[in-house]
Formats: sequence, C-alpha cells, structure tokens
Amino acid sequence: MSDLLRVRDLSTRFFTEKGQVNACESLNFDVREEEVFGVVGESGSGKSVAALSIIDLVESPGKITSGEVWYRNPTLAEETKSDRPEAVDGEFVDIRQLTVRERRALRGPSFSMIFQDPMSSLNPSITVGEQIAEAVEVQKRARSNPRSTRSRTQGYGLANLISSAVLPSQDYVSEESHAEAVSLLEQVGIPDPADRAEEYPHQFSGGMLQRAMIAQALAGEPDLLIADEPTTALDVTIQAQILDLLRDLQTETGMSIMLITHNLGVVARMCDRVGVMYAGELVERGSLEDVFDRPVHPYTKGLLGSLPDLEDPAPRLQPIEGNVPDLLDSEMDDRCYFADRCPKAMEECLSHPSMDDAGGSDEHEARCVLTEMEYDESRALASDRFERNSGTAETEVKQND
Ligand SMILES: Nc1ncnc2c1ncn2[C@@H]1O[C@H](COP(=O)(O)OP(=O)(O)OP(=O)(O)O)[C@@H](O)[C@H]1O
Ligand code: NI
Repeated sequence: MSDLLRVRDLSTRFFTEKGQVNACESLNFDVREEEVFGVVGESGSGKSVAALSIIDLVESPGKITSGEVWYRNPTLAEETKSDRPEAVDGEFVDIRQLTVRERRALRGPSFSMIFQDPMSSLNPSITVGEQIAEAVEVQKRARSNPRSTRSRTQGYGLANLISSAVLPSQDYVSEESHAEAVSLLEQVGIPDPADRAEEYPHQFSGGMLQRAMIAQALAGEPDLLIADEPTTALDVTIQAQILDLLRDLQTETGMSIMLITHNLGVVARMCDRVGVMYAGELVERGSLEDVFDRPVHPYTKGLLGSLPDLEDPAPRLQPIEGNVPDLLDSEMDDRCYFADRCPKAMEECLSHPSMDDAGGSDEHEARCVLTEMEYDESRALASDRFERNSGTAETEVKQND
C-alpha cells in the first residue's frame, strides 16, 4: 500500500510558565493507506499531542514549531499546485503550508478524530441523530461543490455559520441527511437506529455512545481516522466489540486508522505497524511483527516486558522503573532520554541517538545505539556515574546560556 500521510520532523511545544515543553520532537513516520498504525508509549510521552498536531488541533500555549505533514490527495494536490507549488510533491500536499481555513476544511472529509470520552464530541442537548445528520450535511456541501478544497472551506464555513448563528441546527438538516445518519448508526451496530437517533446522548450507554461518536466521525468519509484511547474507559467485553467494529469499518471503507493506546493487547489485535513514543520522540517503529517480536530499543522491550498473553485484551504497559521526563527543554540533556532508566545504558548513550528518518514505511528503525553496536558491559554506565555525567552536562548547558 502507498502512504497516505508522511509526517516529517514535526515538533510541537508548549510555552508554559515553567518553560518550554517539548511535547513532540521531530517526529517522522508514515501512515499507509488502509492500515492501522498504532502509537504506544507511557503517559506523557506525546501521543495525543502528536495526533492533535496532525489535524491542527493543538491549542495555546501549544504551538507546532516545525515540520511537514504530507497528505496524499491528488485532487487537493492539483488545486494547490498552481499557486503554491512548494506545498505540493506529486500527489502529496504539505498541509502545514495550507491556510488555517483550508486545514480546517480537511477535518471531516480527510481526517477525523475520536476520543476516550464521547462527550467531548457529542453535544448533550441535541439528539444523536441530529448531530450525526449535521456532520453528514457539512460533508455533502463539501462534496457537491466541484472545486472541492477551496470551496469546501467556504461550504464548511457557511454550514458552521448557518448552524451556529442563523438557524437552529434542526432546520437545515435535510430528511436525506437524517436518513443517512440513521444508516450510519446502523453501520456502527446500534440496534433500532431510527428510534435511537431521536434520543439524547445521556440515554446511551458508554459503548453505544462510543459507537455514535464513531458514526459521527465516519459521516465525512475520512481518509484517516485518529482514535485516541477510544476504548480505555470501557469494560473489556465492550472494548473488544468496539475494536472489532473499528477493524471492520476500516476494511469496509478502506480508510486508515491511527490508533493511540496504552494497551499492548489492543496493538497486537489491531495494528499493522507500530510507532513507540518516549519523551516526545518516536524511539522505535516498524511492522507489528518487527516491534513485538524483534524489539530493539530497551524501552520497547521494557514495555513488552512480561506481557502475559496478547490474546488477553487487558494487559497494560509494564511499568518500567523511573518516570518519563517532564519534557522541559531546559532539563533535557543532549543524551538518550531513556538512559537513566535503561538496563543497557553505556557510555555511548551520553550523546543523543539518532534514528534513520529517511527510511520509508517498510523499515524497522530504533533510536538507540544498540542498532549500531552490541551491548558491552565494560562500557556500562553505573548509575552513580551516569548521574555525575548528566549533572556535568546540565551545568555546562547552563554556563552556555
Ligand atoms: N496544554 C498543555 N500545556 C502544557 N503541556 C502540555 C499540554 N498538553 C500536553 N502537554 C505536555 O505534553 C506532553 C505530552 O502529552 P500527551 O498528552 O501528548 O501525552 P500522551 O502520550 O498522550 O499521554 P496519555 O497516555 O496520558 O494520554 C506532556 O509532557 C504534557 O504534560
Ligand atoms: Ni494521550
């Protein structure tokens, strides 16, 4: 399969009172068409910020500070080529070079996102059917417009304007959109969809709400669905049902899914390829088999640790001693961020390891010196030695400032 998305050197920072937080540091990865790409890592490793950065939903004090997000869309590429050739590479468009409006217009028909908490996407005071019908309506305006992207922006803006300011939303949703909403509810496995469409979110169970949110996200027929811990809040049986649903929908629609999760059982069950994040960076990526059966990075190995049984949907990441650093730029030394927790840290780990980023989506890569050398016990960093070293490094940084 060819790539749908090529993320290059994407960095996102939060400018806080404590200082600059490097939440995502020069991310490089591809998402192929029709695949499920998993992103795993401990809490605070930057998974959600990475997702939000792709669809341009990072909020202040956060800011995308660099990088490119190349999205394969021949129509958009054709439209963009004439006035912004530098934003186009063959059938790919760097969405970071589009205007805010243009990027916003891609939400729905190109990218949509679902979250752990369905109520972050659903409005409690509007019936479920109505909300999904609105999403359908927005999409229809976009599609009916021949000059899709730029007009799509206007269509989307207009729909928003009408729904939010001029008319109550119920008035502009056509019968047809309503019928489509019902069929979407049916598609995501909601029984009696016509009746359930008339209900409000609070009348739905957790699993049904999750399905409704998925239906809403599908209304735009997105090329990429980003699912951020979509099943974490659900009990195990419902989790499995929702994951099966996502897998089935992926197959039916041919969309790609970027699945963010703590749960390695979920990754094993769902994903074709995996990226492992640590301290704002991708530290390993490759096919599910590469990463799970032949992990290179000690962090990945640590996560996989004593993973009991991949069939068991419950396993969580194994706790590794120590914590994810808090990603404050001033406190991040120029060395492997995992070194102080790593059982295989060596002298070489006192400089920051690189990862081969030019490699395409077929490559298995890890950000670790162990890709270049065998572990050598005589070069091991004793923990006191390590602390002394990192202390020195920090002092040096401060003196340079
Ligand atoms: N609004 C914000 N202001 C300041 N820092 C933030 C903000 N949002 C996220 N961060 C920081 O960015 C880093 C990455 O956070 P992110 O939410 O992406 O982690 P995550 O891997 O998704 O974790 P979790 O598994 O807990 O959801 C963290 O250090 C977090 O503190
Ligand atoms: Ni998160």
